[in-house]
Amino acid sequence: MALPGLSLPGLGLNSTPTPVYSGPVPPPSEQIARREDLPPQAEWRFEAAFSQQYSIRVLHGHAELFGVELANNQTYNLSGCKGAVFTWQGCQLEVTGEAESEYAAQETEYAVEWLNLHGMLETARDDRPNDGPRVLLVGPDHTGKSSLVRTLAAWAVRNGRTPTVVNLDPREGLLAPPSSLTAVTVGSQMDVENGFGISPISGPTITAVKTPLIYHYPYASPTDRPALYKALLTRIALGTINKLEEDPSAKQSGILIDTPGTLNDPKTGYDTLHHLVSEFSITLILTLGSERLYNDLHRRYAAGKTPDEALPVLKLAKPGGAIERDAGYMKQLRTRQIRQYFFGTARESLNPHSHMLGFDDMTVYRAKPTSADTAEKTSFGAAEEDDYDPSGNGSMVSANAVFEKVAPSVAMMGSTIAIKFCPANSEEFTVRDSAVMGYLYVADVDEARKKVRFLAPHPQRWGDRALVWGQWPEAVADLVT
Ligand SMILES: Nc1ncnc2c1ncn2[C@@H]1O[C@H](COP(=O)(O)OP(=O)(O)OP(=O)(O)O)[C@@H](O)[C@H]1O
Repeated sequence: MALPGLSLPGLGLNSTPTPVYSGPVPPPSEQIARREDLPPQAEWRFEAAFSQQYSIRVLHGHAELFGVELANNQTYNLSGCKGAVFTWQGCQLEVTGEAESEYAAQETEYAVEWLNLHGMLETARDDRPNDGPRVLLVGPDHTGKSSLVRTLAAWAVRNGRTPTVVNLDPREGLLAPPSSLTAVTVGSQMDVENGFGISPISGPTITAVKTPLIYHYPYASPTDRPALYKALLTRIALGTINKLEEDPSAKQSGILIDTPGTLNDPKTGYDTLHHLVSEFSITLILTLGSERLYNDLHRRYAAGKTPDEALPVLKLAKPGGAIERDAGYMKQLRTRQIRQYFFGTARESLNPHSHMLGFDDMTVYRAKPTSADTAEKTSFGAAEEDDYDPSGNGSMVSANAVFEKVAPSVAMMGSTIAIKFCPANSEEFTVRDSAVMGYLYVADVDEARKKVRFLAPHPQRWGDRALVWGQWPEAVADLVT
């Protein structure tokens, strides 16, 4: 099967399939299945741990999880998930397993607000078929931005649309490991258990998903390397908008952009936010959970402007169920995402391949750490800003280079490595700006024999490409057992 994002020329001959490891299996629950009756417009909120089995089945009525309708009598495994099964007309659920927290909630006004928003976007799609809505979601962490994007995308797909979802939060990957900035046109309904899917080769359905456009931002926060982040925003905006030009239905369906909470900070985030609005030619801004952000953006983009000039800014409340995810949970989530990118899930396993390469057969660029660079930390982007070159023509030689060529070493073990769509010995700005072909996992480094064993989702070799070893996400030690 062709591998979107990794369909590379040049066959690797010493590639061997690696045994599938699908992660720790939650112990079977001794708890008896119980029934929960939900009245109309109520939701079953739950926080299920990674180590516990937790499943939900709809026995009667209709229910959905982040906009995706749950099939009746099908058991959905929701271990390691925090969310809410919502019902418009009422339903009966069968819940099995233990959750850290679970309850029926009836304060769900947010759902009506979201549905109205969906109706508004549908009207905009019908009114301007050649220019679908380009929606930017901003707000502090844990205010429901990703949930809203997922829900709006799912509802749009239910209406036969093909929205393009853009994830600009490097802490959470979309069809790729964390550190990815992804744009993907969603052509089929999402998966209840895995949302948009787990990797480009696995879709929510058997039908292949459309090829995502992936860029690599190898740091946790946009404020770590604002200039690099902005350069990548320019690339992903250009790439997405160009792609939509070739696909009228996707263009009409529009773009939904999820952003990290750090952009909500006036000192360190607004500059990037304005850059984002301009690069994507945003037509609607949605703020979640922050009055201040709403007022700041409304003042800048809407207040006192003529209807033609104004960019509408809407304020949405944070859903009552949206909760903070602590550092430990987020780390487990990242580990699971990385594992699933290579090995798939219990339902849909992937068969990664092992590639042994000599040190001389690869060119590795290391993203430099930022912590020592106090100037950059204290003034947003000041130290780097001069290097920002959206044209990408390389006319500026970087004094504050983000990447440096390094020799492979044991320090790489357990890291994910981005394969860039550029030749191994490219200029730094080319390495920076190139999209990602796919990711590798460093399974082993033998410094004595000068060999690295990579795990890749595909048997083909990637040829003469630059490999980027990021500062983010952290290494995962036990992916291969
Ligand atoms: N109505 C709800 N009921 C229960 N849980 C919810 C609800 N809405 C969202 N959540 C959960 O709350 C958590 C935070 O929500 P979400 O990820 O959508 O916020 P976010 O603003 O995108 O956060 P971040 O910026 O940190 O990515 C998630 O685990 C999500 O599944």
